[in-house]
Amino acid sequence: MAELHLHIEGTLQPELIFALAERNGIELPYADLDELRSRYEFTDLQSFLDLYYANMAVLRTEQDFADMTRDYLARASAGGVRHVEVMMDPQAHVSRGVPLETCVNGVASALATSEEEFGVSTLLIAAFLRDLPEDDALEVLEQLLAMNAPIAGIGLDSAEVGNPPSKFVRLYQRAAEAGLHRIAHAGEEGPASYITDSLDLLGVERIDHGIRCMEDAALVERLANEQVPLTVCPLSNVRLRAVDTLADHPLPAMLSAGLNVSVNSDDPAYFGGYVDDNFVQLRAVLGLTAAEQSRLAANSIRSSFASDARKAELLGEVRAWEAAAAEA
Ligand SMILES: Nc1ncnc2[nH]cnc12
Ligand SMILES: [Zn+2]
Repeated sequence: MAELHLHIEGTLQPELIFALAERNGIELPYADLDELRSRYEFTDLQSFLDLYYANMAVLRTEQDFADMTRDYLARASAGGVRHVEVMMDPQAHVSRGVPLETCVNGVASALATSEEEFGVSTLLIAAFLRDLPEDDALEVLEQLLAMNAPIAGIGLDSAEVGNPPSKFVRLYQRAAEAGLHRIAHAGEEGPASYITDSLDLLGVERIDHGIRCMEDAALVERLANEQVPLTVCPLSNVRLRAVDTLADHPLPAMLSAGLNVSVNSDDPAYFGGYVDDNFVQLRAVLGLTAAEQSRLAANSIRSSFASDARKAELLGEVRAWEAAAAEA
């Protein structure tokens, strides 16, 4: 399976936060792990983002970014992930004085050895913060291009409501000119119209989340016809109160509607689980079947930006897994 919706800064585990704070001589506003963990009760996207950005203060050196990334790759590999498209938020680091090279090179150095070390192929996606001005994003994108950063694409994340896709038309035009893949968060907390506008105004190839498409039947029909990939994150949606409980999650309805959905972890250190944990809970709570699980895995591979050869290899593994599940 491939993981297509993963924020590397959202893999920063409480233990690593304390270890990096110690290594970098940073005083944390929490006395211990329990106090930090007690903050992981979110009421909406913004309440999570506040803690997510605050905790990034411990990331200072290339080594810090590399250690965080290696920890994620090891854990994802153990959970069955074979290809990952990692988003990072460069503006969240540059704005607090960390050089762009430091964060990009740190993450990229760990990604570069991932296939050999963990059997996980990787791509890096620079995500831009939609609550900041478009010019800020454009400036960072130009810097990434000038330094020949190893990025395969761009994304759009952070506070969605009030920061519509129409704000970032020039950014996405520039990324298209530069030959980059384009994805965007849409329809997580924001309305279904943000999904339509991400497709039509930004030319995105994939939508992150997209669950609110279910409020617009015509949009569902379009997404099904065009097989637009939607990277759904069930545990994230529960933790950020986009849905009330996992039992209420629209994933089964999305599958029934013929949508091209995959299952992803988003920010696994904050939302109670990695992609395999999402599947465990989907099986337990929603009765997700082995056939549905292999369809979701195949969708994730087909919707990735991996090479055709790598996709063929990974789809072969899904078919082998299906055959073994059918025998069991
Ligand atoms: N789920 C999410 N939505 C928007 N921005 C994010 N940044 C990290 N996780 C995010
Ligand atoms: Zn996300």
